[in-house]
Amino acid sequence: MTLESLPIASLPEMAEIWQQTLNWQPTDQQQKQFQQLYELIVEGNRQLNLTRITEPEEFWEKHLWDSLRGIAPKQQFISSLSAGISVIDIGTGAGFPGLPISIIFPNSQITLLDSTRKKINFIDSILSNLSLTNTKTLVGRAEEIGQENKHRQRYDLALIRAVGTASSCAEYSLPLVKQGGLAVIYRGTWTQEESQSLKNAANQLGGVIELIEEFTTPFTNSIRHCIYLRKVVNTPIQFPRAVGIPSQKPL
Ligand SMILES: C[S@@+](CC[C@H](N)C(=O)[O-])C[C@H]1O[C@@H](n2cnc3c(N)ncnc32)[C@H](O)[C@@H]1O
Repeated sequence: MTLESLPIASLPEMAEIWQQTLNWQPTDQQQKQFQQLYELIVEGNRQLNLTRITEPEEFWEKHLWDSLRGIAPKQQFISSLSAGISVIDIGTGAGFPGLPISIIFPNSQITLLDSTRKKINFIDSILSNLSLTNTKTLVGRAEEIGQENKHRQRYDLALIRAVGTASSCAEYSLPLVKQGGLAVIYRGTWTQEESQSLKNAANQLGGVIELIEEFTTPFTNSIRHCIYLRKVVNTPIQFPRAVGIPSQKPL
């Protein structure tokens, strides 16, 4: 059996972990889509250097589980995602956390944004292979997209994983979120100092830290954090700043 034909998503122990950790189980159709997504990513990785996570268990834990775990503590968001809201995944790379969310929430409108055209071209092929009609892609820099009328303050939920410091992630994400909406920053480790600088950054961007959640991953017991920023007032027009400034001079 080749690696990519391993039915990782449908093993019985995976179903148990979904149930225990997220109180939820994928349908057969969603499991099939997870499996297909895995195969397509392993295949795509042969030509494009998309992700270093290609071993089946690692893929399941770090891409599938981790992507969905980020939205789990927000019950009200799960309900609204099920009913249908607008979501943007900023710096989606090979499609995480956005793609697993597209699969689980067909009623929500998902936008996958990345500055690298080759990654977005690859995601476009995944979307057509998986028939994910609720999802579209966008090539661009978050600093520029956040200043476009079409996108600024238009999303109920913004997700951002592994795109920079917490303060730059706040500057990329909060301008895109509607008042009352939420930005979720996915992180590995987290420190008190980061909380302080993120609090200052969020405050300038019209957001507040609503929750910082620490959890461990189910296979490797790695520590993860998700930071939930609520957008409370409109973001001042000077944010996001010009391309490169949020990362070079974090708020
Ligand atoms: C380390 S990868 C993370 C990919 C994915 N979110 C994940 O966690 O697997 C960072 C991605 O963010 C994109 N990126 C970095 N800065 C960006 C920006 N300012 N605007 C849009 N995309 C950006 C890069 O092209 C890259 O694909």
